[in-house]
Amino acid sequence: MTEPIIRMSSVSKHFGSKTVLDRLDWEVNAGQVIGLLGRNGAGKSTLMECLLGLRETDLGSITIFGEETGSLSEAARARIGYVPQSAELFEWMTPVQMLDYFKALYPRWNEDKVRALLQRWGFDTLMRERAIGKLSGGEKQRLSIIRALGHEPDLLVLDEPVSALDPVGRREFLRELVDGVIERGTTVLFSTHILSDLERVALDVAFLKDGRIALQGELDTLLEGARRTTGQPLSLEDLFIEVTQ
Ligand SMILES: Nc1ncnc2c1ncn2[C@@H]1O[C@H](COP(=O)(O)OP(=O)(O)OP(=O)(O)O)[C@@H](O)[C@H]1O
Repeated sequence: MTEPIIRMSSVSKHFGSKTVLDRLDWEVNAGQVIGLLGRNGAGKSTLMECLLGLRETDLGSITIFGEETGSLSEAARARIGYVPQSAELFEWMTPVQMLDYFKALYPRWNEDKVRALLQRWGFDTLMRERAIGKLSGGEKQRLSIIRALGHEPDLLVLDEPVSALDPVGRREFLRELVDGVIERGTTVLFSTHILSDLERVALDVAFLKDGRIALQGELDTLLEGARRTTGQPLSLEDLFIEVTQ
């Protein structure tokens, strides 16, 4: 069997007396595209930050590409793309300057793809030369996604990547995810509260509840299983309420 891309074993994380991750075990295999779901405050961002070594865990072990997350090699880091919930971009730079900066950091940078995405996602000449601090929330989020896609990561971690995007932007992002990313065999983990988007891409979903992965599986299979149990067709929203309440 091939090694999972992500392996989390008995991972715990507390903030003061609050337990956010509670001996969580999780494996994600190469090429899986997983929507991470959970109520507000369930710990999705915390899980992603711990996974990427941006936050220390209290207990447990985490590996990405078989390497301990706390001591990832440069080569492994270069294979990971991350879009945080609030884009921490270089506000004083222009989009072009920021992308040039990241281009220099990564051995694998697809300039053609970056240019095509800038074009497609509305970054005209004026916007490319405006300070990032002056872009709207949705424009910053688009730029953050372009930056993460630019170096063609093998693992893409996206924390609510579409929360600031309008419906057209969300659809374009999903199209890019399906056409450009999933086809390359990229492993994708993304959190979202917009269930209709997940239903459109029809991939795996994982529910985080009480600090653990309470349920995971292929979306259609989970819905079919729920239908058989209840005798009623269920939507993802119904399943979400059932699993996370
Ligand atoms: N730095 C911190 N200090 C103290 N508590 C924190 C900190 N960061 C997060 N928390 C708490 O940990 C819990 C999990 O937060 P987290 O942001 O991971 O949840 P989430 O599932 O991403 O939520 P949402 O869907 O609202 O974005 C919350 O109760 C939050 O208040």
